[in-house]
Amino acid sequence: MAESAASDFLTWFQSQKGKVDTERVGIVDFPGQGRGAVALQDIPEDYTLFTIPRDLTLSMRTSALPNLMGKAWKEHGLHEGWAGLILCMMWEESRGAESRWSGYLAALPSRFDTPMFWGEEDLKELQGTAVVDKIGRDEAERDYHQKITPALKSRPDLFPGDKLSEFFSLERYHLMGSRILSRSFHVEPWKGEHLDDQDEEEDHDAGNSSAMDVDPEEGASTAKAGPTLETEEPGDGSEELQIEVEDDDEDEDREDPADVAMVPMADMLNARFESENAKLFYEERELKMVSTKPIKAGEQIWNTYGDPPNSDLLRRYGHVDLVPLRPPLSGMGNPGDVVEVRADLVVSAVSPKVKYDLQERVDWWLEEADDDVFVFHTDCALPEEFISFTRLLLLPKDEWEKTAKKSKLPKPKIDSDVLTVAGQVLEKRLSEYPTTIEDDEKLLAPESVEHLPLNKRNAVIVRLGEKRILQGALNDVRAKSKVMAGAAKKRGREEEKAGKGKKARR
Ligand SMILES: C[S@@+](CC[C@H](N)C(=O)[O-])C[C@H]1O[C@@H](n2cnc3c(N)ncnc32)[C@H](O)[C@@H]1O
Repeated sequence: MAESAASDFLTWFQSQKGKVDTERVGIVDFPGQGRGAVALQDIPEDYTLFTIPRDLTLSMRTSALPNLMGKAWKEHGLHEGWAGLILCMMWEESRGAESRWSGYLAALPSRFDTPMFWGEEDLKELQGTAVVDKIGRDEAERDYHQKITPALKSRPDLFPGDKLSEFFSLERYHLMGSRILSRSFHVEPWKGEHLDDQDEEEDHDAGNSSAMDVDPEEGASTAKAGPTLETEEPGDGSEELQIEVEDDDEDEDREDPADVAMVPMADMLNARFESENAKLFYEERELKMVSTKPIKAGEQIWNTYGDPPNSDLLRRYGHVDLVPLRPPLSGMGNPGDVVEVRADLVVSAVSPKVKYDLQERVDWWLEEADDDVFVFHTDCALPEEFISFTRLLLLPKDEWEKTAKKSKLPKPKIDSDVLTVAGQVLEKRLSEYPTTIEDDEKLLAPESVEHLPLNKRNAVIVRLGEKRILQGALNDVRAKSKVMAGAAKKRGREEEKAGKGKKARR
């Protein structure tokens, strides 16, 4: 962003009673990261960098639109999901300078590098990763046609015909959705008690923002950074056996869409794996960005987005993290990476080895454990649930019957049969990517990476991160199999020897 645009934004922010310590905090461009906040002087820990009045956050609670629409808001289903907040943002933007948030909306990005906006060719590069099925473009379009279009038609006084194509198009809908996905915070209403003397203290502090230190332990709560509502994540269907999970808890877990808020200024902070040095805290009347560590002059002020894997970073934010990996992995990548392995791959690997029907065990597992996908991490260990599920499928009939009666999942104990299945599953999973680890490493080598277009580079980083975990797990499985086979041989030899010895003595 040009310097003047950053200063226009800051001028707007301060005009709306946002407070920022401009002596210590600057907004600048970081190459490859867009804007971000920088420490202009050394900043101590627990220092308030800026403060946002609650009513300056933009949400379904603060925009006037839901009230203006009255009962129709719910009738159009705008109280559920993100459609309502997106409509608020489109409507606020359509009001131009009349909207309190015009200076904020004008400063938001208008293009994204997220796969939501990629063409077919780029999306192919993500084959095998967890990204493609989770983009949620179709679900968003369904909401647009089912909720937004009828709402627009029902109130031409609020959404005049001559503004529809400029401010309320499907394209603007996707853009606002992406702004929410990459910049919103979870901000609950204040539940603490209101104290009179706290009121006084706040009034006193209000004139001297740079002196406002905050103790996060006292009465303040953290606001969760980053995207708050997931796009619908479709369940996976197996090829042979149908594995469908009924997500009973989904409704209970789903957050109140009114808690999803755009928070001007707080969303100017970038994030990098385990680099957080500032955090947003909320109080009764305002949100505060507070340093959580001392920050040296010239350093970037980082928030956290929760250190998600690169697949999620790319999908939600349009970038990936590259920091040194930890053993057993090496090189650069995202230590928060994960790879998903569908349970149906385990079923397919076990199926030819056994004579019994696996479906009842699968159904029982889904009832008891509710996992149709196993998540492997960068420690490359077999997840306990994966081991337990594999053992369940391999149990002899009588043991399976006992297990089912006791309603107890098999203990996650590794044996050679589990390792054999795990090896086959990991090989199969690796083959779902169209390229090998070596192919990807060549593409990312210093001499070739600069010729890669950004989307392709990011896709290669995501899929390589996943493959490294699978390969690491496969190496571990093979090493363990070898040790177990060696130990079994040794045991066999010893038993044989002992047997012969006994015979000789006889
Ligand atoms: C909450 S906003 C942060 C402010 C943003 N950079 C801007 O210019 O408005 C999140 C966006 O910042 C960018 N971003 C944040 N952290 C980044 C990083 N470590 N590397 C590259 N881009 C990053 C991504 O484009 C992401 O969607």
